[in-house]
Amino acid sequence: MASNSAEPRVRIGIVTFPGSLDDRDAARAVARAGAVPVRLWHDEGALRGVQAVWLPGGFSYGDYLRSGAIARFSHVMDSVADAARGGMPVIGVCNGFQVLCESGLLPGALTQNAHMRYRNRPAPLRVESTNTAWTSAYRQGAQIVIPAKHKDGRFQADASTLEMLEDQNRVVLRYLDNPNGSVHDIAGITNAEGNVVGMMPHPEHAIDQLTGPSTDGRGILASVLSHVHSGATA
Ligand SMILES: NC(=O)CC[C@H](N)C(=O)O
Repeated sequence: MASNSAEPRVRIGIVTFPGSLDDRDAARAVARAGAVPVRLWHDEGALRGVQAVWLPGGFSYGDYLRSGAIARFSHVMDSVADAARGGMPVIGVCNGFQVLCESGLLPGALTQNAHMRYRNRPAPLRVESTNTAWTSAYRQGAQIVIPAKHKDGRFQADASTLEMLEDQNRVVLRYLDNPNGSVHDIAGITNAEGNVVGMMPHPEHAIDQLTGPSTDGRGILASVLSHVHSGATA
C-alpha cells in the first residue's frame, strides 16, 4: 500500500554492524518505497522511534566464529530482540537472517553451503506464506526471482523443528533451484507471530528494473508498510 501523504512516513531502522555490506542498498530500497530509512549503529541501544527493523546482509565482525555469532551480542540486538518480542516487524536478510538465528529469534541455523563455495546469482523462489508482516503483498504460491549471494546459506534444523516449521506454515520462501543444500529448500522462515522474518536472498537488490534481475523485492517493503499502516504493531 502506498503511504498516504496525510500520515507521517514509516520509519524503518537499518542496523550497521562492523562488516555490514548491504545496509546502504537496504536504506535506498526503504527510501524508494516511500519510507524513512533510519540508520542504527550496532553499539547504540536506542531504536530512535522506528516502526520496523532491517538487519542487512554482509560479513558482520568478519564472520569470525560463525556468521552472525558475534553480532548477536551487540547492544542494538538487545533492543531489537525486545522490540521483536513486542511485535515490531523485524527482517533479517542474509547475514541478518544468520544474526536472527544466532539470537534465537528464529529457529535453526545457517551453515556452510553444501558445495562449500560462495555463490552469487539470481534465485528463483516460491512464496509459501503471505501470512507475515513482510510478505502479505505477494500472492500465495507466486514465483519470484531475488538475488542470493552467500557462503553460509544452508539452512538446517533438527527434525522436530522442521516439522514444526512446516506444520505451522512458517516456511515463507522456498528455493525452486536449491543453491546451497538447505533442508526442504528453505530460503526464508518466520517466527510464530509472523512479525520476524529471515531470508537468505536479498530483496534490496531486486527493486530496480534498470539493474534487474527483477523488481520482485519491492513486495517485502510494500508488505511491511501496509502492516504498519494497518496499525498491526500498535
Ligand atoms: N551477502 C551476505 O550477507 C553474506 C552473508 C554471510 N556472511 C555469508 O557469506 O554467508
